[in-house]
Amino acid sequence: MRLFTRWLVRVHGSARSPLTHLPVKSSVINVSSLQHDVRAMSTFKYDKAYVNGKWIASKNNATFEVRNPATGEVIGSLPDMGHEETEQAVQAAYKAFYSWRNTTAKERSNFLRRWFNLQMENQTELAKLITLENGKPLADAAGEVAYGAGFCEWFSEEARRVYGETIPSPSPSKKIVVIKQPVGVAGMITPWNFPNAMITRKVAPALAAGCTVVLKPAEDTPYSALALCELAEQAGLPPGVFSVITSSRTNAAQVGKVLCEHPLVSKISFTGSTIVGKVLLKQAAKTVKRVSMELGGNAPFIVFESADLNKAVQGAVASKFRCSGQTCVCANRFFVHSTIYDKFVEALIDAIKKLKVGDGLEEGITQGPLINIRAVEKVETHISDAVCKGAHVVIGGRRHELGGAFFQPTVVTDVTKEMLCARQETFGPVASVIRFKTEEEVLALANMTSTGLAGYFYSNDISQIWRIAEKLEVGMVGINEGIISCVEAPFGGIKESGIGHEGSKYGIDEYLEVKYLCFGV
Ligand SMILES: NC(=O)C1=CN([C@@H]2O[C@H](COP(=O)(O)OP(=O)(O)OC[C@H]3O[C@@H](n4cnc5c(N)ncnc54)[C@H](OP(=O)(O)O)[C@@H]3O)[C@@H](O)[C@H]2O)C=CC1
Ligand SMILES: O=C(O)CCCC(=O)O
Repeated sequence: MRLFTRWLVRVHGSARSPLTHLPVKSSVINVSSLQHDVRAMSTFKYDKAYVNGKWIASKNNATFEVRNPATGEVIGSLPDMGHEETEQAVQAAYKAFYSWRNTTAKERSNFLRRWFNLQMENQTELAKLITLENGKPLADAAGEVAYGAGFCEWFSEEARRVYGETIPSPSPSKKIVVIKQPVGVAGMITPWNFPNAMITRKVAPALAAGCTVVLKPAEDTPYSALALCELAEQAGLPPGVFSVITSSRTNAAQVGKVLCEHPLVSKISFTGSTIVGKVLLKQAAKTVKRVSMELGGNAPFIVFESADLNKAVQGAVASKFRCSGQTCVCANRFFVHSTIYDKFVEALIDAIKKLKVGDGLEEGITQGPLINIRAVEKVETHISDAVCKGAHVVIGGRRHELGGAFFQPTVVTDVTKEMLCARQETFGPVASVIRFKTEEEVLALANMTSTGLAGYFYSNDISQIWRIAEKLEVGMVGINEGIISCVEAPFGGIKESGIGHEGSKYGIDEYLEVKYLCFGV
C-alpha cells in the first residue's frame, strides 16, 4: 500500500473477535510484535483530505489534531475543512454523478469487489488504524474491518439485482413499467464508534446504486475514512465519486449545513446522536432531501424466569461491553425477573471480573478506553445520578487506574426508571440492572422510551417469545442472542432511533428512486 507502512504480522487461520464474534482474519494477531512498530511511527502519512480524487489541504491551511484515546498522544493532524471545501466536493460529486450513474451495474459491482478484496488484504493495517484512533481492542478492530468490508462484498452482489417491474394496467391502451434510478449525490456524516464499518455500510450501497458521495467522518476518527479512500482509488474509483471532508468538531456544523442544504445534494445519511440527527433533519427539510438516520437507542435486555442464565449472562456481556459499551445497539437497561435477579447479578459480576481493560494494542485486552473525556464524564454523571437516587454500584463505578479515558466495567443494581441511566443511553461500560415481576410490567418499562433501536430478551417459553418479539417497540430484536448485527440483516430503528435500513437487501433502496413510466400503446 502506498500510504501505510507495511507491518509484518503472522496470521493463522480464521477466528472471531471474543466480544463481537465477528470474523477476524488472524486467530493469533501477535500484538506484542506490532507494538514497537506502531508506536515508533512519529506521524501518519495522511495529512490531507481526499476531494475529487486529490489529496488536499484546507483553503486556509488550518488543521486539527487527532489523539489516541488510550495514550492521549497526538497521532497526527488533518485539514480542518469547512464551507468552501464542502462546496468543492459537492460540485465534484455532482459532475461525477453523470458518468458514474451511466456505468453498468457489473462495472460498479466489480469496483466494489476489488475494494472489498483490498480491505481484506489490508485487514491488519486497517485494524491498527481503528485501534489507534478509536481505542477498541485490535481483535475487535479486525472484526470491524471484516464486517465493514463485508458491506462492499454484499453490495457488489446486490448492485446487479436492482430490478424494475411491470404492473398489470387498468387500461388496454396503457402499459405500466417501474424503473429504479440512483437518487444523486449523497451527503454522509459518520460517528467514531465504528470508524470503518459505518462508512462502508453507507458508501457501498450508494455506489452500488450509482450515487456519488461526500462524507464527513467524526473528528476523533478520520484516518480510517482516508484509508478507505486510498483503497478505493487503488480499486479504480474515478475522481469525485467518493470524497472525504475532514473537519474538527468546531467546523462539523458548517460542513453538515452545506451537505444538508445544498440543492445539488439529493440524500443525507447520518449515524450518530438523536440530537444531531434532528438538527440535520430540519436542515434537510429545506430542500426536501431523502434521509436515512441511524440514531441513538436505549436497548432493553430482559431476562425472564425461564431463561438459560449462563446464556443470558454471556449475551449480556457481549451486548453491553462490546466497544466498551459505545454502540447504539448496546444493552442499556437490564430488566431481570425478581426470582433470578440476585443470581443473575452475581454471575454478571463474575463474568465482568474476567474483562481486561487496557490499550487495545496489547495482548488479551477486551476493553479499550472510551473515546474521550466527555464520554467518561457522561458515564460518571449517569452513575452519580443513579447512586443519589438509591442505586448501588456492585462492581466498578470509577475511572480506571490506567487514567485518561479508561473506565472500569461497572454494574449498578436497584436502578429505577427515573434514573438518567434508564432514561438515556449511557454509551459506556455500565450495566444498569432493574428488577421486575410481571411480563406486562416489563413490557411497559421496556417500551417507555422515545427511542426504539435494538431490544434483547432471554426466555425459553415459546409463547412468551412470540408475544415479546411482537410487542417490543424496536427495529431489531435479539432473542436468546446478544449480538445481532450482520451484513445480511436490516439494521434500523423505529421511534426516535431513526429512519430507514442499512445492510441487507433493503439497504440499497435508500439510494434508489422509484420511477413510474406510463406507455400509451
Ligand atoms: N447511533 C450511534 O451510533 C451513535 C450515537 N452516539 C450518541 O451520541 C452521544 C454523543 O456522541 P457524539 O460523538 O457527540 O455524537 P454526534 O452525534 O455529535 O456525532 C456524530 C457525527 O455527527 C457529527 N456532528 C456533530 N454535530 C454536528 C452538526 N451540528 N452538524 C453536522 N454534523 C455534526 C460529528 O462530527 P464531530 O465528530 O466532528 O463532532 C460526527 O461525525 C453518545 O454518547 C451517544 O449517546 C454517538 C455516536 C454514535
Ligand atoms: O453504534 C452504531 O451506530 C453502529 C452499531 C454497530 C453495529 O452493530 O452495526
